[in-house]
Amino acid sequence: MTTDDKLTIKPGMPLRGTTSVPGDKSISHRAILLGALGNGATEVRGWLAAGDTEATLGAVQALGIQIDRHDTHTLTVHGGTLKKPDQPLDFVNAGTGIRLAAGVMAGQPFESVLDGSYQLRRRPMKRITEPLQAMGAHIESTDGKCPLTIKPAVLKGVRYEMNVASAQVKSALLLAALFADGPTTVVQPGPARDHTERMLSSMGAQIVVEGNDVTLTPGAQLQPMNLTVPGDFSSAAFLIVAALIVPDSDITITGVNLNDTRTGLLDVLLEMGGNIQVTETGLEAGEPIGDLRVQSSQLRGTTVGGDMVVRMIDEFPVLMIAALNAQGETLVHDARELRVKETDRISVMAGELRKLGAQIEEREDGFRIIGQQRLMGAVVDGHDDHRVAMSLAVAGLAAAEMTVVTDARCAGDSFPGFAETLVSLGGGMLPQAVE
Ligand SMILES: O=C(O)C1=C[C@@H](OP(=O)(O)O)[C@@H](O)[C@H](O)C1
Ligand SMILES: C=C(OP(=O)(O)O)C(=O)O
Repeated sequence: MTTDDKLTIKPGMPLRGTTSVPGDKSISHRAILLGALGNGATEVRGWLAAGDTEATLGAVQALGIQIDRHDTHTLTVHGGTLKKPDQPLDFVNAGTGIRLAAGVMAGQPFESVLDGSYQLRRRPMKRITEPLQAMGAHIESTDGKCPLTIKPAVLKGVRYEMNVASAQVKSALLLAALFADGPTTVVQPGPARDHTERMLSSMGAQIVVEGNDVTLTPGAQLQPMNLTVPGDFSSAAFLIVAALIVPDSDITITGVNLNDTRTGLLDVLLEMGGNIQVTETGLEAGEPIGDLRVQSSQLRGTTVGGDMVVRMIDEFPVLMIAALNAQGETLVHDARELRVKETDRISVMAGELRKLGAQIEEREDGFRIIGQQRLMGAVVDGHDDHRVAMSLAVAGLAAAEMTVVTDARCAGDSFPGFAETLVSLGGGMLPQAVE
């Protein structure tokens, strides 16, 4: 491991000033995958150039789609007919990339193999293969894990009641539905992020949303998009919690996606007493965006469960840090999905935070934290999981001594420039360890 794999955090330095965050990861994956299906050139600005999204971009290029990179964040996707790839498509660590692509590949007239890293090979794929098979897809896998071999098949429209609230499952089915012989209705148990619906609708797809039911009727020719990707709320989340817990902080984050299906953490932090001012500034890529001013606050514990969970599914690792700094009890339930992300985020976070002296009660579907715990400094492991590495770094900002997060290069899977952004706000973060 080189020193680049480490983040060294000096605690207690207030965060002040104005910044933005990189483009939304979910929308950046979709801009490539959906752009590839459009009838012409999709123009994308503010694209997130990060580990996960670069993997999707590479896979779509391997399917014969021309993508012109004008600069790191600006590109043109020349949509059209997909071609049989010469080798397995490698989605590296990106669950979103592989699951959404599986929906597209199920409808193609050629065989493809979808694969990824050791981490992705551990994650459950039956949640997409079973409903896609119910549509008639021909998918082979071992024990419901990738690699997935997807063969040509005739797809039929179905009504599918999802048993897990997941935007990836919903999106895989809606994308396969584009190639089916009749309408498909996906019934969600809760309001999972709706970027696929918004983007397909902007491309002219026949898509109707009624409560938690989404129906896609195939047949419309998809038009190319022209979009600017808004800032990723899930990246802003680390800065928000950092500013709340480090005394004397006062930051503004501009141009953040405020889609209600993504901002559960905002509601929870406001409920916890966080001083956060939200100013909506308009629409970008069909999504509401705005600026967030965040000032240090004395937080109070809270309870999170039910429909709130899917609205903040990627933010629980950093919620743990807020909870450790809050007065009283924070209780999270209905969040067992955290156990099948890049890592088991309940157990990995609890284990690493214990190294910092934290007391956390792990529960099968969540956790319980009694707050206002002053953490000490320690060497902790990011476990090659970007949300874990960045959450541990935020914990270090409010600890009593220096913290080193190892295996932290993965921050670049979703938030390239994370350390530099914190440094630009005055946070005590060095991108490299002091040896
Ligand atoms: O559709 C998406 O872009 C995502 C959906 C979520 O996964 P699930 O669908 O598994 O909840 C989330 O955790 C992931 O980071 C991005
Ligand atoms: C779980 C995540 O992403 P994915 O499922 O795309 O790997 C995440 O970004 O936290």
